[in-house]
Amino acid sequence: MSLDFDSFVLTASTADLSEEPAAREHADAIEFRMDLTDEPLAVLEQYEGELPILATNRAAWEGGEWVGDDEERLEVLAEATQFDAVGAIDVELEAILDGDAENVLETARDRDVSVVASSHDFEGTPSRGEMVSTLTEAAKHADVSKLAVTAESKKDTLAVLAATEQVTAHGDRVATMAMGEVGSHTRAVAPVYGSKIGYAPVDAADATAPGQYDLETLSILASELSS
Ligand SMILES: O=C1C[C@@](O)(C(=O)O)C[C@@H](O)[C@@H]1O
Repeated sequence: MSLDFDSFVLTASTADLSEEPAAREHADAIEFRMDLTDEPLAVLEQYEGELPILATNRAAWEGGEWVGDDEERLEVLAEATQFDAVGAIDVELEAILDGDAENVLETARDRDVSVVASSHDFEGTPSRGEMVSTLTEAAKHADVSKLAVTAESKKDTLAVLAATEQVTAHGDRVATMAMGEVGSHTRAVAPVYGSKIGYAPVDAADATAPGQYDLETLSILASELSS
């Protein structure tokens, strides 16, 4: 199932693929957080859902929970691309720039699986110029460049939205959001400025990042604002 991100894709972000039927009503895809579950490849093999999957195997050094060797982490992510339901994978920009992701990127391209190159800032929000550079750099290596930052002020949220608009106007596909309470509204508003991916838990209690709306809420807000 392909995921091309030509228009906004709302993902139900989860470690539990059995949530797919509950997500179907509001989501366009599932973000499967492989790092948050045991035996993710076995789980993928048994997946019979309708929604395509964006597979993420987030490193501990990027805020995820994959414990163990990074080479193995990327290998497991590459193996996830063998399943038809996997339409996209998320690869950390840092791993790409370090040269560690060559195999997983090549495997994804061979199998026509889209790549999201992501980076996160859990401490704060860089300047608009720095965010534009990061997004532009990531776009050279992937179909979508994603940046999640932590907003501490409304000024920060405006900088994220401005960077989103600038890089989108330049012709790159981006996914952006400000984590944290102050940044919550950017999850609904960023798509207006071009952001192509939203992340939300089916149940608010299972959030995979700070400041996420639950899936139904983000679906309503994003579609009202973007229509
Ligand atoms: O990178 C992202 C974005 C995210 O961190 C968010 O802020 O919604 C949620 C993660 O599950 C996903 O992999």
